[in-house]
Amino acid sequence: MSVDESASLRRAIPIDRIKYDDRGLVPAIIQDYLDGTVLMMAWMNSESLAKTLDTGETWFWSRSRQEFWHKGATSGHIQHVKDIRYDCDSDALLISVEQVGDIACHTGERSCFHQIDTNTVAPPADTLSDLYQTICDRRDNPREGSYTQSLFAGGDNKILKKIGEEAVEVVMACKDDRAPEIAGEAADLFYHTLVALAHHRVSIRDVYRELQKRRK
Ligand SMILES: N=c1c2ncn([C@@H]3O[C@H](COP(=O)(O)OP(=O)(O)OP(=O)(O)O)[C@@H](O)[C@H]3O)c2ncn1[C@@H]1O[C@H](COP(=O)(O)O)[C@@H](O)[C@H]1O
Repeated sequence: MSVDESASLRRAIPIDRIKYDDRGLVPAIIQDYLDGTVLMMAWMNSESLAKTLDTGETWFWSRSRQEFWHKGATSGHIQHVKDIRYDCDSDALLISVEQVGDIACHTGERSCFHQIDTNTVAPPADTLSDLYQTICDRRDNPREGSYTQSLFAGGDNKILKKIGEEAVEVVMACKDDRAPEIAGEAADLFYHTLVALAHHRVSIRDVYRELQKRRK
């Protein structure tokens, strides 16, 4: 990480303002910077937070081993810090990272969080990422009666025709300034665009990455 980037992280988080508990620790929630998936939670003390700010990689404090823990040092799954925030009473941190290898949990999963009823580790992601996953699943495991599956079966001819139609419907709804219809037509356009991405094996994360690059 460059000196400028480190300085900017340090500006974002006034280290002496953070409130540590009686063990000198503060919880840090680690989130994927592209789709907001909550990857893990771990503890930091003031020194590990300082190391995180200096290196741009996450450093925690291991309560069981009573030592610093540089995430990914042994596995290679380093977390590069993109953004760091603290909550309104300064006793919790929210850190957005780019996770190398997309594995945050020591069990080899993307996220450490399990769903209560199914015990699956499929992490909650944002609505578009979630829909994209469902669409890819229909592509890879075709299902009777699935509209998505019928689009894949029709290939580019069918998918691209629908994108054209939905785009025109967005335009018409906007021209008429009909707010609920604009939302509905935009949802149709997003959905069909996701089908095109899945058909061409372009990940929605690549689209998010592109948008992130353009942020000013
Ligand atoms: N989000 C969507 C979604 N948005 C829009 N559409 C479909 O896109 C079509 C929109 O086309 P039009 O507006 O032209 O309406 P239409 O005249 O009925 O369309 P056509 O039959 O002429 O193609 C409709 O058939 C909608 O049902 C969607 N179909 C499915 N999903 C999601 O995709 C996932 C998989 O769905 P299945 O493939 O049905 O299992 C599920 O999570 C669904 O919620």
